[in-house]
Parts: sequence; C-alpha cells; structure tokens
Amino acid sequence: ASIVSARYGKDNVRVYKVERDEKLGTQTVTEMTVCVLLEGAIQTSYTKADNSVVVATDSMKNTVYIKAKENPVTPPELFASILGTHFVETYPHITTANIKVVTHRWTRMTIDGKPHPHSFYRDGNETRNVEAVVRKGQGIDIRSGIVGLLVLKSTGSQFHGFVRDEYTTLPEVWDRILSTDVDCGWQWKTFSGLTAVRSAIPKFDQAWNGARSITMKTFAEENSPSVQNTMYKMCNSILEAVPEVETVDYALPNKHYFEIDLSWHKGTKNTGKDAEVYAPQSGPNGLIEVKVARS
Ligand SMILES: O=c1[nH]c(=O)c2nn[nH]c2[nH]1
Repeated sequence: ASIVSARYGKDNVRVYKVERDEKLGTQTVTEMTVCVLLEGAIQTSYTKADNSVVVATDSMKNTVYIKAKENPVTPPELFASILGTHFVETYPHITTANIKVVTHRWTRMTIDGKPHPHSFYRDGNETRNVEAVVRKGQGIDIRSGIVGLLVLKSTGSQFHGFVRDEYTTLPEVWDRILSTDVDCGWQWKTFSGLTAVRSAIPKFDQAWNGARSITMKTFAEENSPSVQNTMYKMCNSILEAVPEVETVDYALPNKHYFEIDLSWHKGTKNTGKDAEVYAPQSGPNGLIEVKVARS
C-alpha cells in the first residue's frame, strides 16, 4: 500500500484579538476560527510511526496564538498568508500549508447615534472566510469568501419555461419568494509570496465589501428568472469590480417557501396572487452551483 495524499493539523483554533487605540479611546475586536493543515515529507509518521517528522498539532495551535500576537489579524488574507508562510519557512520538510481563517461578525454598536468605543453585537451567522495555500517557493493561492449571509426577497423572483414532462408537478410561477444562504468565493491570482500579499492589502477589504454589496444589490434589484441566471450576473459584476480576481463561485441553496391552500376553511383564498401565509421548508432544498472565469 502507498499513501496517495496526507495532511494534518489543528482545526477549530478559536482566536480573539483586541486592538486598543489609546489616542481615540476606542477598541476594535476580531474573532476568528483557524484551521492549519500541513503537507510535506510526513509519510513515515503514518507508515513507520516515525514521529520525528511530526510538528505536533498542539504546537501549531500555539503558533496560531503567537502569530496573532505578533502580527495584524486583519485582513484575514494577510494573517492566513503570514501563518502559512511561517510553517513552510520554519520546517524544511513541510512543503505546503493550508490555512483557513473564518472571521465572525462583531459589529460595533451605535448608541444614541454614535459608534460605541468598545461594544459590539453579533449581527448574523455570516462569516468572512479565507483559504490560503502556501507552497514553499511557489507562491500563495488565496480564495476569499462570504458564508452564511441569509437573504430573502418577498417578490421579484420567477421560475417558468423549465422542462415539463411526466415527472413534473411544479407549477410555473411569475411571482415567488426567493431565499438563499450565500456561500460565495473569489480566487485571487497567485501571489508570488508574502511581499506581494502585503502590497495587495487594501484590495482585500475592498473586494469583500464589493462582493457583499454586489451580491445584495443584484439579489434585491434583479427580477430573477432563476437562481442560475442571477448568480451568474453576480459573478460577472464581481469579476468586473476586482481585476485581481481570476474566478468567482457561488453555491446557493434555494430555500423554498410553499403556498398553503386554505380553501378548505370557508373557501379562504391563500394561493397565487392571494397567497400571504406560506410554509417555510427545511428541506428538500434546491442547490445551484457555478464558477465563472474571465472569458
Ligand atoms: O431558480 C430555480 N432554479 C431551478 O433550477 C429550480 N428548480 N426548481 N425550482 C427552481 N428554481
């Protein structure tokens, strides 16, 4: 038998960091969950119980905290690149570091119309995600993304003209609820190394803000003929807005809300244009995926 692939590390490393600005008297917080997975000449730890090649996952966890203390933790693309570069540069037998950074939302409270200096709230399960692959001597590949942005529109969505055959019961609709849980990502052109990532720092927040705004604006303003067409338009807009991005991808569940026929009760009209009360569905759900590159 031979090993086809192997990587190991520490997952679910939770990190909180506060930045205190003494002059302004304000504090800023970042909370993230980090995963480190290393690859390299580690096969003998599996095949021969040779632990001399094993950087303990506990040491990786320690390293995450030290690097978070020594370096900025934002933008997450920078921190992931710093962390991954550390591992491939410190251990000669480690050739690839896979770093995932999931940043959670702590949105600053506005109290009496003013941003509060040190109070925040979790406005949603949405996270800003970064996956960086650092390959020794071969640069840094970064995919940034938005996960868990739950959206709904009460109209402005249609679905008709689809295949009708002996398996089809779905009625055509010109006015439906559309709800999805956005999982979106954008792949940056390969960075030659940490210096190139540092030069791109301003672009990471710009891209995240742009992708988030484009997603919500397109979702809201499009009279969507399908999830497929609307997400394709989102991809095109993001590619147009961020020249350094090579591809954009979306995976969108279609979270259905079913009409409820209430006519059994005194002829109550609650379908079609009279529909007001719906049954939100946990499942099954549609799942529509796409990845779009520059043509
Ligand atoms: O937007 C949609 N795309 C689909 O492919 C689909 N299938 N059922 N409902 C659907 N809605």
